[in-house]
Amino acid sequence: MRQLSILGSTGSIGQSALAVVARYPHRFNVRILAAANNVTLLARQIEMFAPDMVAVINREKARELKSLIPDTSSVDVLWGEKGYLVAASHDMVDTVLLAMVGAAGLMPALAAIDAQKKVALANKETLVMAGEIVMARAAEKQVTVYPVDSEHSAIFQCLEGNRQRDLRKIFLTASGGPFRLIPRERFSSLTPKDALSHPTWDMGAKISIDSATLMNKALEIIEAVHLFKLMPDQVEVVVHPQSIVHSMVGFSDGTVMAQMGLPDMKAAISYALSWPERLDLGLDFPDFPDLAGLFFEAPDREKFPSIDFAFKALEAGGTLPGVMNAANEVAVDGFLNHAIGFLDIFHIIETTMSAHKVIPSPGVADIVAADGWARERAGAMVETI
Ligand SMILES: NC(=O)C1=CN([C@@H]2O[C@H](COP(=O)(O)OP(=O)(O)OC[C@H]3O[C@@H](n4cnc5c(N)ncnc54)[C@H](OP(=O)(O)O)[C@@H]3O)[C@@H](O)[C@H]2O)C=CC1
Ligand SMILES: CC(=O)[C@@H](O)[C@H](O)COP(=O)(O)O
Ligand SMILES: [Mn+2]
Repeated sequence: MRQLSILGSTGSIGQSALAVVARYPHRFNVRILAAANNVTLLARQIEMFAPDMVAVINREKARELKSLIPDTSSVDVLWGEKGYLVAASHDMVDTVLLAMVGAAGLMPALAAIDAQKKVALANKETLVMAGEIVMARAAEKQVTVYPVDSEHSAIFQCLEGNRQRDLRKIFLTASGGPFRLIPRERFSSLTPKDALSHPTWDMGAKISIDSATLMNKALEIIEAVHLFKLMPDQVEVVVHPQSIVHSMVGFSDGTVMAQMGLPDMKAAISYALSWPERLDLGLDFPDFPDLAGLFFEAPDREKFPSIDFAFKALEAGGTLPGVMNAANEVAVDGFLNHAIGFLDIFHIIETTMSAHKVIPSPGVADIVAADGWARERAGAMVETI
């Protein structure tokens, strides 16, 4: 029986994970849940899954949560960064699903690795900020990081039974987002509502905007380089609007292996939690004759400069990928709050990256400081636009 901690339980990944868990109550025991602000949903999750401990963003939310659960409840309510660190590393759990959004995921991820938990990683921002440190720490602690991100789960699955040294390149598929067919001239008038309607996946707000700008693919390029120990030129982004092929691996003999399935994150989540077993999730296969073709095209890198940002960040290394990530988080927030336009997102990321003095081979403290610097710099741009 897996003893689970789920950080980000109220989010899109967290809720899908709990749907998997609810199907398999004799395999998974939910011991800890962590959320940020959505205490109403967290209270329902407490009622349903009876965890021993929960963590929320601050003391006020902890108080609010306590007012929503019965006085007789024995659940321990923690809060703040310390609460998340405990949630990620407590002795009562053996497996941690890291499904918080954004840079806040980094320290809990390191805490889970240090505590030698089985780590199912959805939070890609962690690897963008500190991929070298995180993967080195995982190797040192003999911790396997099971990817949850659909593309990386696909690559992980295609690599199974193959030798890493036979891998020549990976083809990272991208849906192209909701604006694939919209001319760039119309980008300045696009609204958060337009950007939130992803063509194939149902996801949280931040990653949905990242898909619309292709910053999601930028983050995923860096995530893949660290997870699979690749050189940047071994990663090729291929636009595949149907989101049936979740990514592909090309081997030295010219063979390409692809992993396919309907776009539903429950498959990747459950594989990360139950590897090497595959659970029956009641999911259908794609109806191949009905698909009217799967197609692939090169991304338009002029319309979407994000992929170039990723390769630039990888080339410079050090603190630049984390700065790219932080500038993106601030810009996405500004866009969602109607403070800036869609095109400003690219401008803010590019300008913040160009202004950054890269620290090579940074430690965690340098990365956190660079993240703070980038947030201030990007935040000032949001204010003045
Ligand atoms: N959704 C998807 O299909 C996929 C997501 N991912 C990645 O998984 C992660 C989660 O994505 P998704 O589920 O879509 O996001 P959501 O926005 O749906 O959920 C985010 C979760 O994180 C919590 N949270 C937000 N901010 C903080 C914070 N500062 N500290 C602690 N917890 C916080 C939220 O709490 P609350 O709601 O209570 O405020 C919520 O539980 C992201 O890194 C994303 O890139 C990767 C592949 C696919
Ligand atoms: C489900 C998942 O893994 C997302 O990261 C998805 O890939 C987003 O779709 P895009 O390909 O549009 O970025
Ligand atoms: Mn993905």
